[in-house]
Amino acid sequence: MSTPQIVVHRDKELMAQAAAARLITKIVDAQAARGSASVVLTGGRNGNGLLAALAAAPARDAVDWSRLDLWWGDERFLPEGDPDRNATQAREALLDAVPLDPKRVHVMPAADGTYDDADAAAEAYAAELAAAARPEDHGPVPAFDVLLLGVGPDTHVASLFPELPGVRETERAVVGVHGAPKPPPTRVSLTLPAIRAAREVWLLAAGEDKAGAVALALSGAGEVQAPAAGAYGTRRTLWLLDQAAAARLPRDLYPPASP
Ligand SMILES: O=C1O[C@H](COP(=O)(O)O)[C@@H](O)[C@H](O)[C@H]1O
Repeated sequence: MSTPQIVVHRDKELMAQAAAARLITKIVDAQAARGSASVVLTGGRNGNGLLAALAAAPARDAVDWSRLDLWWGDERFLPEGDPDRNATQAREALLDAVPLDPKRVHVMPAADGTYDDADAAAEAYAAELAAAARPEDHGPVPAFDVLLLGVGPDTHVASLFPELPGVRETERAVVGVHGAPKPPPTRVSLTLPAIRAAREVWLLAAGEDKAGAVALALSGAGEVQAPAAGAYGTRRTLWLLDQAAAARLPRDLYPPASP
C-alpha cells in the first residue's frame, strides 16, 4: 500500500493538461524500461478530460501507441457504440486519433447478446485479464503501470459504489454491478483487489461537487462507505485535484507549495 500524495491544480483544465503530461511521461518511461506499457482508463468527466488533453498535447507523439495495452476500470453494460459507454467516450476523446494496436485495446464486453448479463461479462473480462497476467505479476491481473480513476461525488470509483456488494468483493477481479445509484444501473467493474494490483493509481477529481467526497476519502473513512479510500497502488497513489475539489481537505494534508 502506498500513502496518498496530493497535487492540487488551479482549475480542471490545468489539472487535465498536467495529468496528460504526466501520463505521457509515464508511458514513455515504461516503454523504455519494459518494451510496452499498460494503462487502465476510467470513464467520467475528469477521465475524458484527461484523454482530450492528451489528444491535444504535441508530446503525444512521443508515445509508441502500438506498444500500449489499454484496459478499463469499469463500463456501463450497454450495447456497443452506445454514447454512454466509457469506451465510446474514450474513443471520441482520444483513441480514434492515435495508432493503437486493436489487439491491445481491451474493452469490457457490451450488452450485445454475447453474454447473458453483467455477471457473465465480468467473468469473461476477468479471464482476459488473467490471460494477460505474467508470472511476475503474482496475481490474476497484470501489474498495470497506471490505473486511472475518476472520483464520484458519492466517493465511488470505477463502478464500486458505497455499501453495494462490489466494494466488499475480496476474491474476484471483476464483478457485475446491479442497482448502481448513478445511471445506468447495470455495470461491470474491477474490484478493489484488482485496482490495488496496479503500480500506480491516479485518482482524478475536479469541481466543488467533489469536495465532500475527496475530504471524506482522504480523512480516514472506510472503503465500504467511501470506495475511493480503498484505491491505492503498490508503488504510488496520486490524487490529482483542482482547487474546488480540494476545498474541504484539511490544509495540512498537502504541501504548502500547492496553491
Ligand atoms: O459513472 C462513472 O462515474 C465515475 C466518476 O465520473 P465523474 O463524471 O463524476 O468524474 C467514473 O470514474 C466511472 O468510470 C464512470 O463509469
